Amino acid sequence: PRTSDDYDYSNYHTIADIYAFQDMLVAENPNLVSKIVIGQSYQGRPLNVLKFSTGGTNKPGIWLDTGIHSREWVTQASGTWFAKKIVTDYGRDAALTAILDKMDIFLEIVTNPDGYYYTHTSNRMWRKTRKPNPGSSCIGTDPNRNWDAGFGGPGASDSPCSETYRGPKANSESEVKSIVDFVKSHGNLKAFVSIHSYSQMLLYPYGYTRTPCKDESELHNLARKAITDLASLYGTSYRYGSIINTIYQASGGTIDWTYNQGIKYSYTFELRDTGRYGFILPANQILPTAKETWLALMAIMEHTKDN
Ligand SMILES: O=C(NO)N[C@@H](Cc1ccccc1)C(=O)O
Ligand SMILES: [Zn+2]
Repeated sequence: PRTSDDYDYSNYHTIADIYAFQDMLVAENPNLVSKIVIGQSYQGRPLNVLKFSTGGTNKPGIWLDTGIHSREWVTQASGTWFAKKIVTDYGRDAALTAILDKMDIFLEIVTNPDGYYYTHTSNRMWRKTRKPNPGSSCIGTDPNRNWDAGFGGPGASDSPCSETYRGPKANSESEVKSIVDFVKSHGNLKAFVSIHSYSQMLLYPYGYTRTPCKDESELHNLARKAITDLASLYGTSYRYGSIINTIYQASGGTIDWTYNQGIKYSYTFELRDTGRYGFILPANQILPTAKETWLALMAIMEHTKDN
């Protein structure tokens, strides 16, 4: 595609296509979009983050990531659509314009590039990173168990051959450590949303403990509002609640760490579907999924802006 207008948002794309899209979007919107490389993957691929900003210095920020689990293809596809939606709506939609006038948005679309490349070339069902594990023939660490939040506790595996292998130590994966370093250096993130598929859930901390997080009631009420907005488009129904109560116990998870860093509005989405297609969601559901999810994200971003 010559421009981001004729990029095919209703299909799944290679990592090369998505990286080219990112550069196109920056080139077309130099006053709103920039690309930050926060690090590189194990195999040396750049970890690209799109920054959407109307200027200023160190404004409060909102972080969105998709594709940390590489096989969850509807999330990277939705992230690509979110990027285009932001540049399209700024200056046209009052709510989005108000958000960007006050806050910056950071969007990492291909959060696990080595894994994503591997799902295209070798194994469509690959989830983890692609870093080898010394002493094992099994490759990769689960990037949603590698964070320093209840690390190594129940809800992760210490076997390199497990899909939920936590890694040799917290932040052992560069794909995780790069975000940790970005969060710490930015220091002013107010919301952190990590997007997965599938199950149709909106989850908040904690996954590693049954102890309710201190903001549980606010996060629960905001989740209810977000999934109500989501359902208003096509009637898609979501469950919501804390990770441990709603899905299962999981240690070393992304948003447990970001919440403990003080980022109150920390959420994980599990997008469509509920298991009929699972990770292999037909491409004709990309746009409906992206559009309904955007309504929930807008609810979270608006609440963040106003609180
Ligand atoms: O893989 C998926 N979803 O895609 N399931 C998530 C569930 C989850 C969500 C948030 C925190 C911890 C755990 C997982 O990593 O097991
Ligand atoms: Zn996942």
